[in-house]
Amino acid sequence: MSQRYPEILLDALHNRGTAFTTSERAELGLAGRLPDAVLTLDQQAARAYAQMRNQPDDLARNVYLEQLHDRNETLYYRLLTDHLAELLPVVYDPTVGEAIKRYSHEYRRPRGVYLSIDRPQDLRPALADLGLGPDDVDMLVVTDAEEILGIGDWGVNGVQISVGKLAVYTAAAGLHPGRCIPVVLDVGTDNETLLNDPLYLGVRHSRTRGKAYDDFVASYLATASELFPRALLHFEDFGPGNARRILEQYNGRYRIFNDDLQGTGAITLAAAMSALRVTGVPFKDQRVIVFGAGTAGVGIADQLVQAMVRDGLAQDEAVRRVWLVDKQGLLTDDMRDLRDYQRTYARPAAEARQWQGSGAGLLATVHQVHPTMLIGTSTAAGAFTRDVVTAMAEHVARPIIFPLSNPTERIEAMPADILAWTRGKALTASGIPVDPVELDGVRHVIGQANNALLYPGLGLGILVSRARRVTAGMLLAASEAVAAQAEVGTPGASLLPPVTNLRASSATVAIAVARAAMAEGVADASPDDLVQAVQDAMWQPTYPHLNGNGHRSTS
Ligand SMILES: NC(=O)C1=CN([C@@H]2O[C@H](COP(=O)(O)OP(=O)(O)OC[C@H]3O[C@@H](n4cnc5c(N)ncnc54)[C@H](O)[C@@H]3O)[C@@H](O)[C@H]2O)C=CC1
Ligand SMILES: CC(=O)C(=O)O
Ligand SMILES: [Mg+2]
Repeated sequence: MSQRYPEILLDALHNRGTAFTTSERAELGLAGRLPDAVLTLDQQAARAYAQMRNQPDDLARNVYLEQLHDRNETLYYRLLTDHLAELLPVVYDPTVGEAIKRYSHEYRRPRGVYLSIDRPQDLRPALADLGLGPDDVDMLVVTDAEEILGIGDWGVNGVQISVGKLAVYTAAAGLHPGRCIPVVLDVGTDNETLLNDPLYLGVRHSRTRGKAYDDFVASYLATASELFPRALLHFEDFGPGNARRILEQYNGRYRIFNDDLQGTGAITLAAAMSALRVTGVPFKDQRVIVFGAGTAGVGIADQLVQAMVRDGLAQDEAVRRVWLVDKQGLLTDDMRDLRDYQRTYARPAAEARQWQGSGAGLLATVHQVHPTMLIGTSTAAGAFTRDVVTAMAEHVARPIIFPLSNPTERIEAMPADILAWTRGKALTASGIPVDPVELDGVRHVIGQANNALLYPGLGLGILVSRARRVTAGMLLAASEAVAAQAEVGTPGASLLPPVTNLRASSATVAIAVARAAMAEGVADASPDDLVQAVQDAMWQPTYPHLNGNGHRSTS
């Protein structure tokens, strides 16, 4: 123990600061190291909340909360769980985008594991020397930061997306913070601003690609799953070329989950299920335009196609009900620059030629297709213009419009505008949190179609069932469980459950996911009382009794 500053006060997982009791202080050698008063967790939380509120803006609040995170995790999570709807946008989307841009400048201390492509020999010791055994880890969130939210390549700064995603796992689904590891694969960056910034903290060269990159990812997967065989390997914000390729290559071998592809697909399917309960039009009769055919967009298209197939369509009939529009316009089969995963959905070139030539834009496609659903995963702010939205509303009574791009500066249209342009007819949900919209006497509550409303419960379900794989059936169970919690009976009702209720919602999702894992034979645990098992697995931000050595008697 350092005599100048006792170790326990530096150990955020165990530190209680002014809440250490007089006898604990004596036992731990803290006499004289803390002011005299002994506060309760409630009192500490009230003080920290007031300090947080006094910060001038959300970025400063984020920095304040991260410092608290580094000082006292119990108090940090107490604040987050008590004020989930208020603080999720501060520690996560959209403010986390700003925090990532500023990371190298606001840096205070390390959090997580930084794996440098220039030192592949360090990968194993970096994970092995954490002092965690094979049964001690439930979750690793890893990013290579090539496509952070919709703000692009942020190199090592992207570690904060792994930190933010894990904060949501703990706050929203009770994953134990000591059993979760944020990781960044620092493979370089193509962001010139970072490369020219003297304070940039990452590997200072362009992004490594090809075999060296692939070997690094393979080494990460093999090492992480060997050292922590129970952990879910969550992938976040990889670039479109790598995200799907890695998932497809390793899905059968490791317990791996791509949040942008699978999580976003599943939460959007949940929002769509709720919307169809309002319109009464089944999936097999939908016509879907996905604007922005990258990781998230095609992940969503895949989920919607599967829903149409479950509704009775053949696979190719379902695929023909989806139109992908990207930078080139409508994706058609004569285009040479399509990615593999886009090619499945490419329309016959002849179809678009009849309209206005290859690469018809979004508006032209809307005019021709008369879509029932329009999904935005493009990062193109404002792309759902009044013309686009009103053109869609001309042909369908209740257009379903989901502008899902994050953060706020990237959203395709604000829900308030979509509702105003369609005179309240649109059924909408957005990736960012937005306030309810009052229109013609109806209060429209906007559901947050962000994977954060689904992946925490999915992760908890995987943990409780010890599922070896993440299957399509488990993702579907998660979507259905989320959708079932939205009460869409009244005009203007949200298509998704509220963030205020996210902890309960995550528990419900976890039960559904665990049941699906058991039914599919991929679960290594089958608790008799699943409801209780899920409750027991959820960590609570409290100070448990300490044993004589200053350690928690329960964890
Ligand atoms: N709401 C949610 O839960 C989620 C939202 N997203 C958001 O979706 C957006 C895309 O994310 P990813 O799919 O991971 O990125 P990505 O880079 O894989 O895909 C983006 C796609 O949009 C296309 N695009 C870019 N500019 C365009 C334009 N002006 N017009 C048409 N297409 C354009 C790109 O060519 C690319 O195909 C981001 O803003 C991200 O925050 C992503 C995951 C989850
Ligand atoms: C929400 C999320 O995962 C994204 O925007 O990338
Ligand atoms: Mg993401």
